[in-house]
Amino acid sequence: MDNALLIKAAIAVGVLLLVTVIALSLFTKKQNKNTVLLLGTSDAGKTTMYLLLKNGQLRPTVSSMKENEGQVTIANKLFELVDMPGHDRIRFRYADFLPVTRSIVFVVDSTTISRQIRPVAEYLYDVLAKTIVQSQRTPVLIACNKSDMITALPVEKIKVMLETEINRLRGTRTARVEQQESDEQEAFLGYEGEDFKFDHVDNSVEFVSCSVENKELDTVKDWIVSV
Ligand SMILES: Nc1nc2c(ncn2[C@@H]2O[C@H](COP(=O)(O)OP(=O)(O)OP(=O)(O)O)[C@@H](O)[C@H]2O)c(=O)[nH]1
Ligand SMILES: [Mg+2]
Repeated sequence: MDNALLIKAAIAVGVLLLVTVIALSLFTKKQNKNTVLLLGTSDAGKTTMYLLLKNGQLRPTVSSMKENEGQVTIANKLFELVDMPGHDRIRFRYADFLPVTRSIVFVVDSTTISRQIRPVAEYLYDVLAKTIVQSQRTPVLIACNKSDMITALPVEKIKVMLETEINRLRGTRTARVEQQESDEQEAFLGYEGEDFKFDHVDNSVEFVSCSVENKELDTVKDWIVSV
């Protein structure tokens, strides 16, 4: 065998080893990150959802002042579930969990979203614009809850409303960041010069409807195990 051939073979083996190491490290990283964050404004139904996923039962709740953390098994897979209070003075603490977060379920009350669009969009904006959420490509599910109520808006409508509101917020937030040189790690959302669309962000953002009250959570469970 001549030298040239030997060198080519050595390079091929080297490349193969490198690819294997990278693939393995990515795989283990994904395995280690098994925290699912339940976020959303107050009264969306996060704690009720948390308790249903954890115990399979519906329980009365009061507005949370502290996060709930526990293990849940969905489709034979174990997840660390964290239910963050929606209270606006506590909810920012969700950022502490982002390094170990596998996915985010952002719960929305489909019956009050018209009235609540500003605070809901602000919170969602905050989550999506976090540089760590973007760099880790954390998948986000918008769970449009309380679909059992006749006043619940359809998912497509909620999606458009949120896009429109985030688009509006983006203008003012960009101006604010430029003025204050904010130390918050915030990335620009979507494409500059184009109206905001969820399709424009790098991580996947999906929408489903669900009803914790009716124990209709398959859309949420399926998503959690699929990402
Ligand atoms: N109709 C209906 N009511 C629901 C549903 N899910 C939750 N609720 C009710 O919504 C209210 C608020 O639920 P919680 O789970 O406490 O809300 P939360 O998101 O944890 O609120 P905070 O802890 O304040 O952030 C409760 O009265 C629940 O019974 C649902 O699917 N349908
Ligand atoms: Mg709660």
